[in-house]
Amino acid sequence: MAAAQPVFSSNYTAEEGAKEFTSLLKSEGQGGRWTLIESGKGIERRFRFKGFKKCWGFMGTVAQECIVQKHHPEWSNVYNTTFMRWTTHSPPGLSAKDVLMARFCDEAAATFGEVYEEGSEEEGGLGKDLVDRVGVEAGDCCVPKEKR
Ligand SMILES: C[C@H](O)[C@H](O)[C@H]1CNC2=NC(N)=NC(=O)C2=N1
Repeated sequence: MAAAQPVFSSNYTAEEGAKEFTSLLKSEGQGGRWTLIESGKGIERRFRFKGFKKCWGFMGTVAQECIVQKHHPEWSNVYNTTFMRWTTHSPPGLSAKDVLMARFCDEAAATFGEVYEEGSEEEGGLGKDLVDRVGVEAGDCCVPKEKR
């Protein structure tokens, strides 16, 4: 079950969040395609394309913007599908960058010919499993590096 309430990063106010972020959510019935994760601290969705080439093209475009924004997704890829989660690790919660990147992804996906089926994202499938695992097993991102 998704959380009832979003949890915003301490550098992002609930008022800003309500305005810019609510329209991203599928649950709002305004054409948004993202789902709030259980903790309320992130949003996730699946993107599907005609084949690997389109999917990887999309991921490359997103990666370039990540470098610009200094903000990374938790994501996985299997063939024509990427499962993506936006959350801010530090300070934890949903931030303006998550909202900005989620919108960027929605728009970029359209230019790569996203194949979207209404109601097909109820279960995240393998992609979600993989993201859940890297989230837990990686964990060295966004942690200030110790000087050696
Ligand atoms: C120093 C650098 O800006 C930080 O480590 C950034 C990088 N990208 C990030 N990405 C995400 N998703 N969360 C963060 O807290 C974060 N922190």
